[in-house]
Amino acid sequence: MSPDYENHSGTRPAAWRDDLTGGDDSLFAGRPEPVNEYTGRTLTYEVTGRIARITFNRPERGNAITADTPIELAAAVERADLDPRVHVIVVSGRGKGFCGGYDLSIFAENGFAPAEGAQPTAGTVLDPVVQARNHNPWGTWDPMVDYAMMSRFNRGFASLLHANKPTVAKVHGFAIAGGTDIALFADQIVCAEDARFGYPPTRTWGIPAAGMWAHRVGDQRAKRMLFTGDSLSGKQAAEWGLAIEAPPADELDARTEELLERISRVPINQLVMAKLALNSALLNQGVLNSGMISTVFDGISRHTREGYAFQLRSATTGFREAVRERDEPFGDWKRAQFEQPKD
Ligand SMILES: C/C=C/C(=O)SCCNC(=O)CCNC(=O)[C@H](O)C(C)(C)COP(=O)(O)OP(=O)(O)OC[C@H]1O[C@@H](n2cnc3c(N)ncnc32)[C@H](O)[C@@H]1OP(=O)(O)O
Repeated sequence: MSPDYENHSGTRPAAWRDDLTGGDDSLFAGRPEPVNEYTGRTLTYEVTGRIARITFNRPERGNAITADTPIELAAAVERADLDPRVHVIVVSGRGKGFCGGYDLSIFAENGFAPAEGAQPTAGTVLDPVVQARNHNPWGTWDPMVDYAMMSRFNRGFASLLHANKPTVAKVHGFAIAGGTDIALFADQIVCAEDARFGYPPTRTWGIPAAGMWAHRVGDQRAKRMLFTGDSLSGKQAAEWGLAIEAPPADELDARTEELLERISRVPINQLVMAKLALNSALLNQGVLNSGMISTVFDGISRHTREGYAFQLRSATTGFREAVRERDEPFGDWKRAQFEQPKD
């Protein structure tokens, strides 16, 4: 009998389940039913053919990250991972760019730093998600609360790495700060040549999921980025190996589709095994350990003098002014530094 490739790459005959379960379907309980599309608070989800498409959907805020983002991203990735039709998952952003990082307007408007004169509540550890949802992210002035919050965010973003199926980030416009945390957890980044990647918050506070930076571009280049907060153009990102390719912006959609289509021709079992084999190399390099340390420092960095000053500035003048003050001394802050003329 010739092998049934369709069954290996898609739906399986009922007999397959019966062999394993003796017909007891409850063993598969909890597996979400495949859906074709839905709209969340921060993203949309759509399956077309063998491709699951997750699209950040807060264009008016540069797709900036809220407390819902990691939860919704992880849920969408899991849904795609468990959908037998899907071979590959692509994440992108609507509007001007991929993602501008954590939503500074929420923190500015709701007081990321403690209000002046407020006292820490010793020993109170609030659920970080509840804090973020209530827009009361500081709760108690405790770096470990911030660590717990950041590690929850990063675990959500790392769903792109941990998914069994290949994940692709399509980056146009900008992937800044937390936006790079998301993109770098994808197995492949395809970006527009004029896209911009960077982690400017390291100039005052905030530490990225650094393990993925070191893995993608090597420690020396990663340090170059994080010591300065400078940003890379998409073209440079591809030259450094951060992105797999960087076509002109008007070809980004077509080139990404071509890659997705080629990946999705491969049987799902092959894709999963290839990814797990390569992930094991990556995990042996310790990317998750450095991710963990990064989130500890990220929590602490909010409590340094400079971290506190940025947040206070943000809360008093609005985040745009705080960002401008942070970035202006480093040159034309709306351009990738590697493309700026040398003095
Ligand atoms: C550990 C910490 C991690 C973090 O992630 S902290 C957050 C760090 N992020 C930043 O510092 C980025 C701040 N934003 C910018 O520098 C710029 O924006 C961009 C370079 C991302 C994009 O510049 P451009 O292409 O000129 O677009 P635009 O018109 O500035 O952005 C579109 C709209 O998106 C809003 N936006 C962008 N990023 C954020 C953000 N992080 N939080 C809240 N809103 C954001 C903008 O303000 C604007 O909206 P409007 O037209 O109403 O001003």
